[in-house]
Amino acid sequence: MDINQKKKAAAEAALAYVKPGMIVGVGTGSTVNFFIEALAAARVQVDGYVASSIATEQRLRSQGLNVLDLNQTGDIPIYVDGADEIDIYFRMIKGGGAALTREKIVASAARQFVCIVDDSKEVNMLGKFPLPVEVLPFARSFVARQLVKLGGNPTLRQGVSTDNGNVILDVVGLDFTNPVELEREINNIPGVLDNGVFAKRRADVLLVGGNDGVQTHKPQQ
Ligand SMILES: O=C[C@H](O)[C@H](O)[C@H](O)COP(=O)(O)O
Repeated sequence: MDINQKKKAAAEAALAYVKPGMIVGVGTGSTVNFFIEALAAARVQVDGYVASSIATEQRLRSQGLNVLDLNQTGDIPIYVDGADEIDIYFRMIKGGGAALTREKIVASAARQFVCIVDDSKEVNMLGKFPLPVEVLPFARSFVARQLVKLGGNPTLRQGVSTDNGNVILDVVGLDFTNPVELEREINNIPGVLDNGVFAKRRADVLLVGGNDGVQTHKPQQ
């Protein structure tokens, strides 16, 4: 199985969590794009979808799927999204597609987070994937210096402006021994909107596409 077949298999397995009458949060990225295709084909009679990015909103609309404003919904029963890395506690690094802030908002508004990945995304320890940090352009240089003080080595993602009009710093070299603390510490830097550590809001269910099909996992406590 190639990587896209694995992503597609995981994405299609997430359909089992989508029930009629639900509002469904939809993440961003190549794995989620397979999920959107599956949603369009299945036509489950949901109440609507909340998108975590402009790209996802456009893709849902192009399939004729009903997109709702997050401000017009209460708690969302389910959120389906991919990840750049996920560990055994279902803590993640996200934001490879620069959508991390809205993703974290929709994920946090959701009662259940179903993470869909191919098996290359599973890691013992987070931190190999450069951590995306969304930063107000005004504060870019200041924030970069604070990230260096935390032990990181930030690089500006060239040519990228987020859906919120901000820049992304991709950071390597950080210590992920305590991801909850790292997530909090980076978000305490003035000028940081959010960062791609999802440790406070972890996934609840993990669907992994691999050579033997899709495995469903629950997090280790
Ligand atoms: O900003 C993007 C998101 O966090 C994506 O969910 C993440 O990068 C995984 O994307 P993909 O499914 O394309 O590997």
